[in-house]
Amino acid sequence: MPSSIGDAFIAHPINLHHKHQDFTLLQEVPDSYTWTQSDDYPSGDSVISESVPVIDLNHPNALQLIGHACKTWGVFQVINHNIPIKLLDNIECVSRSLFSLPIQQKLKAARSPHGVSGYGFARISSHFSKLMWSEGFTVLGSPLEHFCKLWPQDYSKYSNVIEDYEKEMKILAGSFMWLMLGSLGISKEDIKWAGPKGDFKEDRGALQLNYYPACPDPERAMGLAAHTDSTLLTILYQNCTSGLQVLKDGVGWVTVPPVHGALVVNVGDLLHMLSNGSYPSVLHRAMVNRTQDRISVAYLYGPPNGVQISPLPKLVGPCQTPLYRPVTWSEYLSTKAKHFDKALLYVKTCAPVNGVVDVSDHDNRVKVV
Ligand SMILES: C=C1C[C@]23C[C@@]1(O)CC[C@H]2[C@@]12CCC[C@@](C)(C(=O)O1)[C@H]2[C@@H]3C(=O)O
Ligand SMILES: O=C(O)CCC(=O)C(=O)O
Ligand SMILES: [Fe+2]
Repeated sequence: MPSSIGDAFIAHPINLHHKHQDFTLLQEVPDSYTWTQSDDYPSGDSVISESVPVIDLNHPNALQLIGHACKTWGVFQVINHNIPIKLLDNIECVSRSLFSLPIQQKLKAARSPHGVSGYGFARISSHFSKLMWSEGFTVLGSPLEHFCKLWPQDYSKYSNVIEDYEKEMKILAGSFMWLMLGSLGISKEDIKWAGPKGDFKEDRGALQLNYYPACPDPERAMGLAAHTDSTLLTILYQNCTSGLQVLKDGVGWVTVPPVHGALVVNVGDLLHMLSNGSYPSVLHRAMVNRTQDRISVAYLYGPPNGVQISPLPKLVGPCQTPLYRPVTWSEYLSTKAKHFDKALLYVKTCAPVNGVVDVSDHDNRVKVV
């Protein structure tokens, strides 16, 4: 089993037999990029009758508002988060500079099939028959190794922004952990791996820069297909072009409109497990736009290497069994790389009542066929 997230994909490399596109040359959507409703799951039109909560962190009831949003939506937007607007502008600028480089230059920093960092297709691409109308760049730790290849002369001004952004996001993500867990009645003593000061100092984050070029036929293209994040939580900055949609049970796809200076926070699969299923990890996707390109930056936040995530005892009733077995972040990423949207089922303690179960999958993991 992988011991760090850098090793998570060794057993499941992405091997896509597609060339990277220069989107600026495309006047129409090629067949390999044309999605029909059956290519995406679950399909459906978007609705505007409900909206994702926007929470002011300075509100006296911020804790309760966050708890309610996590339970009912698995996502919320925050304002007054203390991240300087200038830093958000800078990370958007770095992303724009990176994606506007010529394709040959970007490919010098290509992600290897079994690696995490670098330029390339979204990791989930291998689970779909159609390609996504987007480009991505993942940073795990320092971006220097890849940035030297992209900008041999002035890589440091770009990597400084990334490092500042990672530093700020790590602190903010630690605060969100306490707010999201605090709203479930969890305190610092309940989470041993939060460290002696309860500041989650050892925790890890990866940064995902996403670019969605303008698209000549947006109804038939998909920016980033529906997925949940394999994280504890994700903090997303989106620029002023809308595109992010979340699936709300019984409602449908709801657009998360860009709010100037706000950040989107969503529950990931690991927090769903930790909360014993109380907080749903929200299914989300990114749509594309005919006239405007779009940039988003996701900070994907998870526990330190080796820490096993399982439902918190306080959240499991006296007559209940925990819904999930313990799993490290890298084990879960590896399970997700193999089973994608079924990954949570594979870490469930009880198999679905009407599912066929085969316990012969590696290391007695439950297999649903
Ligand atoms: C830590 C990670 C989560 C992620 C896979 C990764 O190793 C780094 C990229 C992340 C990302 C960002 C875009 C959507 C996503 C599903 C993908 O393909 O790559 C997520 C992965 C995830 O949350 O599972
Ligand atoms: O671009 C977006 O709005 C969504 C990005 C996303 O879901 C991700 O990077 O995990
Ligand atoms: Fe995501």
